[in-house]
Amino acid sequence: MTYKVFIDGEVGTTGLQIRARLEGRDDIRLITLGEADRKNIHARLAAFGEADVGILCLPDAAAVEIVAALAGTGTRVIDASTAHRVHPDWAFGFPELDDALRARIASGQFVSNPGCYSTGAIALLYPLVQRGLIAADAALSINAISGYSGGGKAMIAEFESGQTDGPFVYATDQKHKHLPEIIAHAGLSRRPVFVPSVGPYEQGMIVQIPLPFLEPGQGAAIKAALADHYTGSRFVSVVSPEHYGPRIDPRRLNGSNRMELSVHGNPDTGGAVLIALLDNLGKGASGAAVQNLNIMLGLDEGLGL
Ligand SMILES: NC(=O)C1=CN([C@@H]2O[C@H](COP(=O)(O)OP(=O)(O)OC[C@H]3O[C@@H](n4cnc5c(N)ncnc54)[C@H](OP(=O)(O)O)[C@@H]3O)[C@@H](O)[C@H]2O)C=CC1
Ligand SMILES: CC(=O)N[C@@H](CCC(=O)OP(=O)(O)O)C(=O)O
Repeated sequence: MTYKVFIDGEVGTTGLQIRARLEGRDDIRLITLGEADRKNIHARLAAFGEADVGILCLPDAAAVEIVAALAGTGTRVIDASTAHRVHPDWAFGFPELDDALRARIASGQFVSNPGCYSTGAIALLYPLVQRGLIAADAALSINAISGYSGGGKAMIAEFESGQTDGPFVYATDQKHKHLPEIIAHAGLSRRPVFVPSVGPYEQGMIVQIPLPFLEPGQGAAIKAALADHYTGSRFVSVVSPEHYGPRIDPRRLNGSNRMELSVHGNPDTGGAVLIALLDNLGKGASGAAVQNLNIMLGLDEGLGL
């Protein structure tokens, strides 16, 4: 069986990466529009009409606009943008969080891909909040570093033209677009402080969550809970600090759909830092979209990944 897929925004950063992951597959036929038609609403609607699944790799406003235009058509959609991640009609595309969510993705018409930082933060927090190891109202901070590709074509051009040479910290006003989905899907009742940054390299991400309130010896229970939650998971694994050595390079999983979670700290003094390492363009974007596509089509979720 061959499934037809249309990527709306296929020449953008995320779109190109999804296309690269699907191109070589003989169970997928990509519907593509030429340069002249790629922003033509009639051509795009016709492509969605033909597709088994459409994938939106568009800025938020363009994603909202095309979803409105598709209303009532029954087209199945994966949205890579931020627009629908806390919308009740959309399944949050993070199948590793729980089986009910995986089933919702499999049967759903609308699936929203998580944001890159959110993928790391939610992966760490959800199992721990669910098991009562971190209180939903704990005072948390989330710190992160991303490669500049996380900012899409515009930021890539800034770095590659020499206009910016980075690094920089940003979104310190606590209005980052990922905060609502982190709060909703990690199950938090108190707003965390989120401090992302961009490094002068293209791709790769680390998300860190310090736990200064952890008592001596409690880190082992945190690690065990994460390991239990992700047992059998194909793409999310829990590793020991020794796996990295003294320096952790955010680029080490580039090109893959994998994410590593780890718990670091001194068991004698208490306090710890949770770390998620992923490719912002892999498990943080296009890899996750392909994984969700496979699940929606009832295929092996690791195909092409
Ligand atoms: N980069 C990343 O790490 C991640 C990005 N995302 C999300 O994915 C989405 C795409 O991001 P990204 O690929 O980085 O962005 P880019 O800016 O690289 O690509 C967006 C693409 O959408 C096209 N586009 C814009 N408006 C329209 C329209 N009305 N009709 C058709 N095409 C349109 C753009 O065209 P043109 O080329 O002419 O500008 C561009 O090719 C965003 O919502 C982003 O938030 C999600 C996870 C990670
Ligand atoms: C470095 C950088 O600018 N990153 C982007 C997030 C990229 C991403 O994954 O977010 P979406 O999926 O929500 O687009 C930002 O902070 O806005």
